[in-house]
Amino acid sequence: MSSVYKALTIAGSDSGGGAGIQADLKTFQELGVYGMSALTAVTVQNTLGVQGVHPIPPETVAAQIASVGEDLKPDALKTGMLFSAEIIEQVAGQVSRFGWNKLVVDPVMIAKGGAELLLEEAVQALRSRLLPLALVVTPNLPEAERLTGMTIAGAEGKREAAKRLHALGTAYVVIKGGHEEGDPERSVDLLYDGSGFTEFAGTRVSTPHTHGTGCTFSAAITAGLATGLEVTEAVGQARAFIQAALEDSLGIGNGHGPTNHWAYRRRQTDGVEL
Ligand SMILES: Nc1ncnc2c1ncn2[C@@H]1O[C@H](COP(=O)(O)OP(=O)(O)O)[C@@H](O)[C@H]1O
Ligand SMILES: Cc1ncc(COP(=O)(O)OP(=O)(O)O)c(N)n1
Repeated sequence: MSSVYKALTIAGSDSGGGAGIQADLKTFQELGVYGMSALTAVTVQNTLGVQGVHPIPPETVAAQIASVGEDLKPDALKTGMLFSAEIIEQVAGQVSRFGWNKLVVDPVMIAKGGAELLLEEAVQALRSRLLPLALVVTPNLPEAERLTGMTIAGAEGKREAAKRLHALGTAYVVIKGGHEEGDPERSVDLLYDGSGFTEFAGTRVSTPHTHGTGCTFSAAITAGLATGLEVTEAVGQARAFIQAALEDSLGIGNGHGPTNHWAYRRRQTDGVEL
């Protein structure tokens, strides 16, 4: 029998299914990885926005991670919405305890509609407790600004922010380009490995259906790492995955709909170049 690859997501639930745990598990599945989860919060959410946020007790978050770690042993893991410093503390404790080194941190802070998914006072815990344990961190532009305390302007600004994030202890930094207003044609994600930069560019898709892009992208990187890809390969695969998911979006809901998690595998099956 071939190897079974396993990945764990530590994140919040999105009842609408486009972001959070639901997006992560769908992405793992599509990339051939068995998915496991530790829930940090229940959000009441659809394509129109977030109507409620209900955090899980920090000890319950830790217990879920410990339960998975003691038995199923993930090959890679990611974090998404963590909500509070207390939850971050528990997550960091469990990651250290198990010695997991293929950790992807998606520093989720604010949902598209403006809902707070990370408390203001928890940003420092993310910087000091979790980023030093991460192999990869994947901030969007506002998150990178918040984590570095700098205003990011243009390509040079992205490079400087990536260097500052790397200095916090994360081996690979990916600054995502979805929020970049300067380039109407392309969305460019910048990878920094401590010595050099690699750009991953995709055609910018004009669509309102962008809900959960960050979750899906970081879950695809995690799945790639779980199957043994190097970080650069995993980011390249994730870029192709999110491009397909945006281009073939489902068009459901009355607001910002989800991306299409089937699109990448369907393109592979159809022999479309990715
Ligand atoms: N309109 C778009 N067209 C093409 N790629 C996009 C678009 N919006 C986001 N992406 C890609 O989706 C991923 C998530 O980016 P971003 O939207 O910046 O993150 P977040 O969802 O965390 O705000 C990145 O790979 C980014 O390049
Ligand atoms: C439960 C939950 N987790 C994370 C997010 C944010 O997801 P993201 O991929 O950044 O997408 P948008 O919210 O920006 O559409 C979320 N909304 N809910």
